[in-house]
Amino acid sequence: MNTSELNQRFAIDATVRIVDASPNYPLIEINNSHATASIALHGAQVLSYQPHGQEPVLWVSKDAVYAEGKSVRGGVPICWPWFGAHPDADKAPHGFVRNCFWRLRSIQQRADDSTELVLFLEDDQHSRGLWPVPFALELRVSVGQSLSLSLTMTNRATIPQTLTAALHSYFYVGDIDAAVVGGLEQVEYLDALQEFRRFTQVGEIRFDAELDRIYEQCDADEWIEDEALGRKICLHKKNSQSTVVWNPWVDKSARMDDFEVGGYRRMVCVETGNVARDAVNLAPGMSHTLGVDISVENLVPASND
Ligand SMILES: O=P(O)(O)OC[C@H]1O[C@@H](O)[C@H](O)[C@@H](O)[C@@H]1O
Repeated sequence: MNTSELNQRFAIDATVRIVDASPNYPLIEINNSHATASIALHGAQVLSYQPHGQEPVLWVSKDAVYAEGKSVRGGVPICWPWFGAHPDADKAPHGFVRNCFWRLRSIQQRADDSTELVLFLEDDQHSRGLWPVPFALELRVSVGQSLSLSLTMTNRATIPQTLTAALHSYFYVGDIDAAVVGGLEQVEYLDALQEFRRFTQVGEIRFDAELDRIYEQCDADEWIEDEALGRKICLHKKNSQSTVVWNPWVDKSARMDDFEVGGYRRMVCVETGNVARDAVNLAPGMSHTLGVDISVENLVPASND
């Protein structure tokens, strides 16, 4: 469907409209009484969420590419059915569903004026060439006082499947030097920069160099405290046992064509997932839902007394 057909079917008065971010690249734009948001059909990728009166919650690179087959650098790409590198070197990292167009099932206004949309993807000839497994995926997005994402995966094959997945969220921060990730204290992690050796997190996470870690067996709430913007981004995970924390810092970001110069100072990825030891085993016909609620709280300024 092109944008005019999508608008005829799904637009809602002043609240929801569909535009093209680039030719034939539909973007659903939402503006309700809580927030603005945008979601691309490509990859079912949430690209922005901004509660009224707040700075953007998600980061998107100014050099991001909006074209079929490449995930936008920023927002919330969906990594599925594998996270990270695939053992077959010719298979793209982070799976293939972030690199193709999904379809829109519904958009609805809720009684509390939040907006809920459902996107879906099923196996087809193209996907079976990349991964020969029948599946159904559904992403439910709710834009309200919080941003809520639920990814339901269904195994339509006749044999069990082992799946790894992540909602690869890029968060916007005022200044990485003053940003701290909390909620992962005492959790074991695999350090991707040290041959995936296992360590235990001591204290909160601060950033002064490249950092790339898979935290395992952690399902508690997490947060990003951002002193520069005077706010805290709160993450409430659902059915997620792993969290990936990533900042590419100077050299790695410079090697990525779509990563704006200096952008690493304004972002941090805290990715809700089930990765490594936390892979999900799905029996034939079974479904699993991975989700996260993202909300923002203002920090109380320290008093001078
Ligand atoms: O460039 P990509 O494929 O989007 O991946 C970005 C990053 O994604 C993170 O989740 C990984 O931990 C990093 O190792 C990786 O570099």
